[in-house]
Amino acid sequence: MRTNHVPKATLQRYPVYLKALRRLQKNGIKRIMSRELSSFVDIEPTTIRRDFSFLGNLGKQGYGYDVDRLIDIFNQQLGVDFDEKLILVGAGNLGRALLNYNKWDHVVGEVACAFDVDPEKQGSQFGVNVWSMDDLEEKMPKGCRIAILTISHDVQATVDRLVKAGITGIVDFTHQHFKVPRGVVIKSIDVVSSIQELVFITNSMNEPAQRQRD
Ligand SMILES: NC(=O)c1ccc[n+]([C@@H]2O[C@H](COP(=O)([O-])OP(=O)(O)OC[C@H]3O[C@@H](n4cnc5c(N)ncnc54)[C@H](O)[C@@H]3O)[C@@H](O)[C@H]2O)c1
Repeated sequence: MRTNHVPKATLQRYPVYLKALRRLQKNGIKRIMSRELSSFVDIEPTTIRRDFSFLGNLGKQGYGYDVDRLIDIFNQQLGVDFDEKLILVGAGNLGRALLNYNKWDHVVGEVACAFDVDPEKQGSQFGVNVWSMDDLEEKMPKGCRIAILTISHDVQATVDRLVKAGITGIVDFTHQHFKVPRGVVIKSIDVVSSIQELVFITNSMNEPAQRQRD
């Protein structure tokens, strides 16, 4: 596919189709008509057919689209790896909430297993194995690159160990400052700073009205 010939709006819809197709595949659906897919993605069947036509001659009249084949093509064209095996470190309140959610498998992979220092947290949590930190290097899935960090203690030492074990991307929930070597990327998620940001934006939006009242 030469993406420079595909309309931008079509390119933006491809991940939407892919997500729906992955779900259908998980439910054992082998083929689908554009009008059936339409009800999953809320996009007109004619638009779907036109969008898919950029990928080649994929559908057959009266048969529809082969779900596995479409997914393969989307995977190739979009360069997305849906089999990314993530790990989660720290199966406390926040960590368990994320394990319970574990629905990233339709889009970015899944949490393959988790780790915690506390024996009480180890075992199966929402269908995901939580191992002792002692077993980190042994139990980490092969080729695992991304860790979700929801721990409360020894953050720097834990990060150092994760990096040594091959982690190159960290989704960090800890609020704590830590360092990583070049080539390792941190994506921090912090509800507190999001709220602060919202308060700031909301205040500045209301400022003229406030001034008028003063
Ligand atoms: N980003 C946010 O918006 C946000 C919101 C709430 C909490 N937090 C932070 O997330 C973290 C987890 O919060 P929580 O409420 O789930 O805490 P929690 O105490 O319930 O859970 C922490 C878990 O991590 C484990 N743990 C601690 N240190 C560890 C280590 N070095 N290695 C492995 N396991 C370890 C503990 O045994 C525990 O099970 C904290 O750092 C908290 O400050 C962030």
